[in-house]
Amino acid sequence: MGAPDTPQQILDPKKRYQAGVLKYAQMGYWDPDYEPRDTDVLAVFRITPQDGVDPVEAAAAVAGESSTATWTVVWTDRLTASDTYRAKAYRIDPVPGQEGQYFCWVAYDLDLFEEGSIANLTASIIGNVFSFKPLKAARLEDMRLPVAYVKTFRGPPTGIVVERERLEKYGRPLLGATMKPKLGLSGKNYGRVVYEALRGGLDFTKDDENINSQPFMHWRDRFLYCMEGVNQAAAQTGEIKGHYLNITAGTMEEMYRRAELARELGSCVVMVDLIIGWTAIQSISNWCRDNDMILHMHRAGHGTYTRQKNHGVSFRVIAKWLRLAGVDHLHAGTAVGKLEGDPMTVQGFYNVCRDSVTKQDLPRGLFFDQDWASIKKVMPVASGGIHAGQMHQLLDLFGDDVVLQFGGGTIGHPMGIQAGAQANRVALESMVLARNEGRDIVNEGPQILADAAKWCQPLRAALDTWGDITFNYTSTDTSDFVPTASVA
Ligand SMILES: O=C(COP(=O)(O)O)[C@H](O)[C@H](O)COP(=O)(O)O
Ligand SMILES: [Mg+2]
Repeated sequence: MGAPDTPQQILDPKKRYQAGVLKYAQMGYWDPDYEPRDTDVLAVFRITPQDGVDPVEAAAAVAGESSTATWTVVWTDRLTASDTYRAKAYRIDPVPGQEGQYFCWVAYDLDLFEEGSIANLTASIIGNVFSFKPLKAARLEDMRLPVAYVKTFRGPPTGIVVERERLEKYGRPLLGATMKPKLGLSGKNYGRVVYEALRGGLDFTKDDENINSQPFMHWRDRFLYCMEGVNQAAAQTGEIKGHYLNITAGTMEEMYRRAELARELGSCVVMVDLIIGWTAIQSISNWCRDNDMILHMHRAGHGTYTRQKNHGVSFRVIAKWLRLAGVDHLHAGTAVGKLEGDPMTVQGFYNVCRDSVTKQDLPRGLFFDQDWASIKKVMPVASGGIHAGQMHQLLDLFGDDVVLQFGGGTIGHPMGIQAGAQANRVALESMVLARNEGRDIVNEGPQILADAAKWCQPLRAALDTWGDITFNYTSTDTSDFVPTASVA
């Protein structure tokens, strides 16, 4: 599509390489006849051209500025295989129901990217185009990474199957809790919260995104007291337990130092925040692979660029990059909790984490088939404002391969932290049993929980305290292809 006077690629070399300024489409960055090859990297951008800018020319500009182009003709193109290296915008569609917005598809030759480097991939794909003046806004909606490229990454160091084997936990979601308050506890008190939550029945506890090494609790204290809590709870329950020790720090050297102590103390898992950056993530992933450590990724900061639909990068793309970069756990949303997340959009993120081959699924925001080439699977983490009363919804939405994390929903329990953990464990096990017996947990869920609570006072108290708490706001990052209600 495009205006009838959309400029075409200039094929005569004399005209094409004459000094001066040409349209990006004239330079060859728009090719509606291009048929993407299996080895191409593909991207879909949502673009909002400035008023009066032809959408095709805008798409060509995105292809140009994310591959080889600059604003003017350069004769040095002729020293390269420029016809190959030039990315091609090959399709453009209006976004349903959003005037002035277009989806544009761009194909990139594999040779444009260094193997095994998310830093390099992102420097091209999101390097310049998001501040490009002819566009009011741009969002990277999805990518198809060819198998040839996927194979250059090592992926998750552990993966879902091996994680379950190490933990000896099968057939149900795992349960976790983020420590609260996030900041301020001393090491000893913090370790007590860890112990109580694990002793009460959780599989994991977790540092929060912003706890590193502050004056009230230096990192070594945190590690020592947390592992004391983990070991004590494991010994008393006979279950394998873990605490995600957040090793996020100011330098890579310091992160390695913290990771080494976590390993020496016998932790099975370490944690980093997304804000450490792609190169640091890939490095620590290699360390985890060498040290048999599960790598938990908290997506801290992502909302600054993933949430708004007209500008930024969709979280489904971030999830794809993180699976390649190599994380084992990834916060991927709850749909029912306190934080942003349209249910179908969130399910799309989960598919990216757990599929062997992700199928195109427009209602879930997935534009492409994606073959993961046997790269390991990432365990998604549902965390943020969830409680035991939502167990049926969580199990129905996400299935078994997920960590359900109740921070406030464990630690804020009126009968104490162990009781909070017990409530979650009993709610989970009753719901899994009911599902396995063939019951309709979506509709019967509240009754299943109420029945279980007859024999479990902590669950009764959890339902009484939080049963009616919902965060029923309209989602921002919703499907463009179906209207979806948010789940309360
Ligand atoms: O501290 C919490 C949740 O605490 P609580 O369980 O008390 O609400 C986490 O930082 C959020 O999971 C982040 O969000 P997301 O998982 O969406 O990245
Ligand atoms: Mg947090």
